[in-house]
Parts: sequence; structure tokens; C-alpha cells
Amino acid sequence: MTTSSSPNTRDVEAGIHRDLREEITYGGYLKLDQLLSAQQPLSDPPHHDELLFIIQHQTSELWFKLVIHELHYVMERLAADDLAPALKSLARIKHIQRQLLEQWTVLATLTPSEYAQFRGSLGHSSGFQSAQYRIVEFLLGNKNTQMIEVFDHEPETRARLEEALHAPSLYDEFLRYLARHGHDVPKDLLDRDVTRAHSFHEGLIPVLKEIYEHPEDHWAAYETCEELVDIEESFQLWRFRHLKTVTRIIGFKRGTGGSSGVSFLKAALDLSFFPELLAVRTEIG
Ligand code: HEM
Ligand SMILES: N[C@@H](CC(=O)c1ccccc1NC=O)C(=O)O
Repeated sequence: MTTSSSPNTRDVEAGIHRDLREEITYGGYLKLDQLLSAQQPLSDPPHHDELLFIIQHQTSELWFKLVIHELHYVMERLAADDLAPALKSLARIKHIQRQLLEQWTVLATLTPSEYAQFRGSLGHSSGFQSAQYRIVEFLLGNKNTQMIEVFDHEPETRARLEEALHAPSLYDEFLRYLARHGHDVPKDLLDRDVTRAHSFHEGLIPVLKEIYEHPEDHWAAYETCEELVDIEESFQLWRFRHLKTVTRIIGFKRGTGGSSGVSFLKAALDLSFFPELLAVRTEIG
């Protein structure tokens, strides 16, 4: 056992760098001065629980940022027929989604009485106005031009949304990949208007059925299909957890963003990014 100058105390080793003038430092590299000064409660006097509310959203936004970064990479690699790195990033996205899902338990400690004390300070602000969330939805294929109007007051943000709207979605890129690799993907799906949400296409079922019934012949495609199903499922779980948290905190009140609240959120649970990947399961036997 090594000894230290005081009991139950770890000594700082002689080699530890202590003079950090003119050096890259932890706080400097991570811009912690900016990051940690960005929590500004609006309630006056500041309500104890508003910090939780702010940090819950900010950490979600940080993870959304990484999801967008990884999704762009996945789509770029798919387009280049370079599947292995695409699969690796999809796996990373799933781990991020798990963090996003788990963190709802922290916010669920906020009671209706606590939230009611600072909800009034939030005005008409709402998660509905999260540009990064909407970009993730668009990249995954839930395109909807109606969602863009709330960003009209911020032309640069609106432009980012427009860009994601006009770009092929993850599913579009995957279907193009399949077509390039000898799968008989219906032509109208390959030429579709990518600014609209993909809608169920019966013609894709035989293509996916072949992959699922003979995985050994189509291993890469098979693995990718399962990754996409995982991502859709995790996304639905996030929507569901949001819905349950909202219900326990504000019941059936209207949302600050102006929607009906819970029933508006519930409608999103009927949306599917990759409907044929779910439908094909009924056909396998
Ligand atoms: C007390 C906690 C929360 C409540 C009561 C709440 C409530 C709501 C409501 C009622 C809506 C519908 C739009 C509206 O009219 O405002 C909404 C949308 C949304 N919220 Fe929250 N929310 C909470 C926490 C969060 C958190 C932590 C996030 C994480 C970023 C989040 C992200 C979103 C997003 C992305 C939408 C748009 C969903 C969609 O378009 O389907 N919310 N929220
Ligand atoms: N829409 C929520 C308010 C809310 O949760 C919120 C407010 C500002 C920024 C993000 C929010 N999160 C999710 O909607 C409500 O109706 O209470």
C-alpha cells in the first residue's frame, strides 16, 4: 500500500501539470464559461426547480446535436456504399437515444405544483420550437412543411430546416443503397418527392421479405434493417416517455406552444419512419 501525507487522502503526483498559463485547459477547451453561464431562469425570484427544467432541455439539445452529426455521417457513408462505418454510427445513435430516454426519470421528479410555479414565465415557448428535434425528425423521414413556420423569425434556422426538408432522408438513402445492390426497389420510391413524408409502399414488402427470409444472402442489408427498426423503436419510446411525463406534470392543459397538449403529442405515436420494415414482420414465416 502506498502512503500519503494525510490519512485517507490522495496526494497530487509530482508529474501533474500545475502551471497552465498559455496552455489548453479543461475549461477553456470545453468552453465551460459559455456552457455554464447559459442557465438563466426566467422566474423572478428564480424558482428552485427551474434549473432542472433548463438543464434537462439543454442536455437533450446537446444529444440532439450529436444525433444530427451522426445521422449526416450515416447518410454520407450509405451513399458511398461504405456500410461498416454507417452501421457503427447507427449503433452510437442508439446509445444516445438510450441516454435521452433514461433522462426523463430526472424530470419526472418535477411535480405539478413545482412546475406550475414557474410555467407562467415560459410564455409561448415550447419544445415544439426545437429546431434540432425537427431536423432529427426530418432526417429520419418525418418531413412536414407545416413544422417550419415557427422558425420564420430566425432566417438561418429556417434555412437549416429547409435544407433538411429537401435532402433525402435516412430511409431514402437506404432504399437507394438497396437498389444499387440488386434489390428490386420500386422506381417511384427512388424518384419520390423527398420533401414529403414517406408513405407506406406495398411494393417494398417483397424486397424486405427476401432480405428477412434469406439473411445469409443479404447480411449487410439485413443488419441495417434491424438497426433502423431499433432506431424507430427508441424514437417512439422517447415520444411516449415525453407524453407520460407531460401527462403527469400538466395533465390535459393546453400546451404553451398553443397545441391541445397531450392529444397533440399522442397523435405523433401513430407516425412511422420505416413502415414497411414493421409490416414485413407479418409476412415472415
Ligand atoms: C415539464 C416538462 C414538459 C412539458 C409539460 C412539456 C409539454 C409539451 C407540450 C404540451 C407539447 C406540445 C406543444 C405545445 O403546445 O407546447 C410539447 C412539445 C414538445 N416538447 Fe415538451 N414538455 C416537457 C418537457 C420537454 C423536454 C424535456 C423536452 C426535451 C427537449 C421536450 C421536447 C418537446 C418537443 C421536441 C416537442 C415537439 C413534439 C412534437 O412535435 O411532436 N419537452 N411539450
Ligand atoms: N410546452 C410546455 C412547456 C415546455 O415544456 C417547454 C417550454 C420551453 C421550452 C421547452 C419546453 N419543453 C417542451 O415542450 C407546457 O405546455 O408546459
